[in-house]
Amino acid sequence: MRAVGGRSASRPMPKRRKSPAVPPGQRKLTGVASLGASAHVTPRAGSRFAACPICAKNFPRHAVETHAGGCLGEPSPTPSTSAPTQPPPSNDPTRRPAARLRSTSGPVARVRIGGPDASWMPCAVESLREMVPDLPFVLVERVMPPRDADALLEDLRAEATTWGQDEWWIAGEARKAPRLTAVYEMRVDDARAEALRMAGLDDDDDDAEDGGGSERVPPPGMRVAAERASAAVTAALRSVPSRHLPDDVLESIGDDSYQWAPTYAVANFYRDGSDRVGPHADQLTSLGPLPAIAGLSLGATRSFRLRKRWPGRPGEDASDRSGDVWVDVPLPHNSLAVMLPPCQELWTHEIVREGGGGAGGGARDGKARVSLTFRRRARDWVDRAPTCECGRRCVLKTRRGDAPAPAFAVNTDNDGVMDAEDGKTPVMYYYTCDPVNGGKPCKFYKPVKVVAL
Ligand SMILES: O=C(O)CCC(=O)C(=O)O
Ligand SMILES: [Fe+2]
Repeated sequence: MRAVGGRSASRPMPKRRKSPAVPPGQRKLTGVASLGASAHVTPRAGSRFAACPICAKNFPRHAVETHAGGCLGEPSPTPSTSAPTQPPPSNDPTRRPAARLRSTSGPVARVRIGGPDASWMPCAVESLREMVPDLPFVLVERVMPPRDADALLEDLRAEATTWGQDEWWIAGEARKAPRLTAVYEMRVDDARAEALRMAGLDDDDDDAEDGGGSERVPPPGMRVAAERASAAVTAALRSVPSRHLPDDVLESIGDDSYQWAPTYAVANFYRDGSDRVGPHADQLTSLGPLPAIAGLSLGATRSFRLRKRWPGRPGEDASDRSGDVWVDVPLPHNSLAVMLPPCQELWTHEIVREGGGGAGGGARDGKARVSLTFRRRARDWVDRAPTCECGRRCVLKTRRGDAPAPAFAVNTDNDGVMDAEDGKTPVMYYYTCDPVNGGKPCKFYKPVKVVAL
């Protein structure tokens, strides 16, 4: 990762070149060869028609989603000895996504490109990165042996009765999180874990972070889950462009023996469909920049929504929503949602409230869901966090690097100014005071660096 600016490197921001490619209100899907080079899935503002992402024909906007769902539901042609009633399979690339969608047996995601007036387009989960080429996300289904996943759900549901409800300071008020949370330490070996569990103790060699409180000793099934997460993340990281990899991964990923391994897990218990987590990017205090995070889902299927954090440019017309990208992915029981770098920097994620839209829904084990988000502590970043004015450990966050500093930040210039290379987004890392369960934060603000991602 290359730092390209920072507090001491304030320079005037060059005027951004306007991209001439697509008329306002339309979004060209570059890299989506299967849709054809000129396929636009969002109609011009005011246009009554939109193209189906599957067959590429135009339909009235209100009908395109229903139609695309029908394209999706077409049965796959079965081999037959009688004369074919269907035309032979086409080599036309615009037909390829339909084939992928028809052949999928897994969950169906949906994508919306453009503002709220744009249509949601159904998409097989395995084809998401064709629809949204820069999506830093992978879903792995049936990640654990089924019985192990079921047993782990049982164990964690029993433990979840003792998990805490964190309190955050939001918009000037203390608010209880609408879910229960705990942190599990993954570095303890099985023997020590067993001894601690027998004694009813938590691990005291802890950093008490991210969910607050002390770190718990994982039940045995969590070890299997962590191994599966390790394998999935290691494989997925090999597909990430090197400029999006953190320094430690970049140095070692060339070795065949490289293994990403989680050091802790943040567990969430969603008691029913109204429990949720709103749009956020995870704090980076313990993870450092450009982390991978792998979330195992157990129990009810819930909808995971990814949104581009900064679809427009600072100072540009806020009503132009053509750059909005929303992706809803149903997370079934025993699936692993891998957020790859730079997901925390450039996207938000959330668990959508049931009844609040979203792809998927459906219930298993009532509406209760447990997630285990496996993470890797970056030691050098853990040690770097400064203390704020009220004496607490600061948290590391990101913001758009070419936008003004946050309103609460005092005594600062617009220190995010930098040269943004074409097609990249400047991202500022900064420390601030944002305690969990700690009451009102102070106004501490300390920029760390700006990078172009
Ligand atoms: O429950 C999930 O899958 C997501 C949880 C999450 O975003 C978090 O713990 O930061
Ligand atoms: Fe999160």
